[in-house]
Amino acid sequence: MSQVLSFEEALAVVLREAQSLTPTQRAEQVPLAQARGRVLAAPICTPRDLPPFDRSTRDGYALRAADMGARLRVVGQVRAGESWQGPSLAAGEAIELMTGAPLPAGADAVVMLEHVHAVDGTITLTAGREIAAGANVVPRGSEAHAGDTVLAAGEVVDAATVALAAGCGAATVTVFAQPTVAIIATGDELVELGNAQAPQPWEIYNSNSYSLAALAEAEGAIATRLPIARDTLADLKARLDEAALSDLLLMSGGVSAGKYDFVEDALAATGAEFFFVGARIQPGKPVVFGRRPRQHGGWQYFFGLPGNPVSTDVCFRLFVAPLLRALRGSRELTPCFVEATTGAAFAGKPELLRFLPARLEGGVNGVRVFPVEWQGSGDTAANARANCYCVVGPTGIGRGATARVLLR
Ligand SMILES: Nc1nc2c(c(=O)[nH]1)N[C@H]1C(S)=C(S)[C@@H](COP(=O)(O)OP(=O)(O)OC[C@H]3O[C@@H](n4cnc5c(N)ncnc54)[C@H](O)[C@@H]3O)O[C@H]1N2
Ligand code: MOO
Repeated sequence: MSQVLSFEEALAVVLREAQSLTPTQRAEQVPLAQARGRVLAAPICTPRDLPPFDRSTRDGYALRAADMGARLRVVGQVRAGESWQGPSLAAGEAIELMTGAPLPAGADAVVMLEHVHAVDGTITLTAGREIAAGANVVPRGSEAHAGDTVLAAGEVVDAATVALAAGCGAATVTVFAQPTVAIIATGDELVELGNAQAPQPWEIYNSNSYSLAALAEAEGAIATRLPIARDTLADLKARLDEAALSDLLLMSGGVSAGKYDFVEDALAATGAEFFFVGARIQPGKPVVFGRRPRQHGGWQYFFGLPGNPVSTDVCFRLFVAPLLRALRGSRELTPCFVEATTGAAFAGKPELLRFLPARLEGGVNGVRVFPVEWQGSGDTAANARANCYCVVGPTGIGRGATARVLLR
């Protein structure tokens, strides 16, 4: 099957392939401090209860809530990092304690120091205040019990998961190896950055290799930018050979209908199977997805991304990112869309689902999405002014309507 699909059909094909993948079965141990952005290959269990003791959440006094109507005698103090060594708290007693300190035996609540009158080693509750058993205390094991799995395999490590892993004492974690991505930009008009010679007026800097590497790295991959392939079958084949060992191959340019668009031919010559050769989207209509056999068995997935830089960007986010997430072992594959109210109208195009560069603006009282003026899918300046893509059907969207937005 190789055809032009709707967006939904094309995404379903990518997700089908992604879900059929076993992530790079390679796993490795890394120090927790280097794990951000990696995907857990093994679950993390907590070896002890969280919290490991009944923890005070306030600076104040530990007491028995039932006693609080009376004046209480302060019989000691506990700081965070200490544990009360005296006898169990008796009726009419209180113990001064700090945030993070363990609740002394016999106490069942903590009152904030701002909520008492402290006089001559005694405290009374401020008029109008009440205190219930359990107040300002997080009971031992209420967040997790010893032996519980607190983070499952497939979880992407972010700052919050780093905090949890560290809280469980995990100095190292087991993560999937990062997928490798080879990037080949094609086109006779392209020049590489950093050349001593200024480009001719009709030449274009190769920006797609750089944006694709940035996108792939943001998805946790190791990206390699191969040299530009010129618009000949021979050059393309040479580059394809260089890319053979990577987990994923990304090509940009050379996939539309032009006389020198040889990417599909070059891929076909390496035994490629095409899942689709276009999607009814704009930008990005000529996008290609398939796989080709590896020399020693198995397949290498590839995308042929349209050369226009905004098309490259959109197609990466819609189709490449889900596959890359599967390769890196993540369980959350699908692109994230949110809903927002349009601040202005967006124009549609017959038979196409558009992903138009847009700005999401707003705050706690709601967000609105505005179109970014652009000169079409080659307009990197407009794309850089955008912070999302607004999804626009063939008939367009009026102002004040609800639209779907692809976050980036
Ligand atoms: N007759 C038709 N013409 C075009 C069609 C079509 O269906 N029929 N589709 C158009 C659409 S949509 C797109 S998108 C482009 C895609 O074309 P290609 O993927 O073949 O890309 P190129 O022709 O090689 O380049 C298009 C454009 O992008 C610039 N480019 C290419 N590579 C890079 C790069 N690495 N960095 C920066 N800019 C790049 C290139 O110079 C061109 O301006 O085809 C339409 N045409
Ligand atoms: O992907 Mo093309 O216009 O849709 O640039």
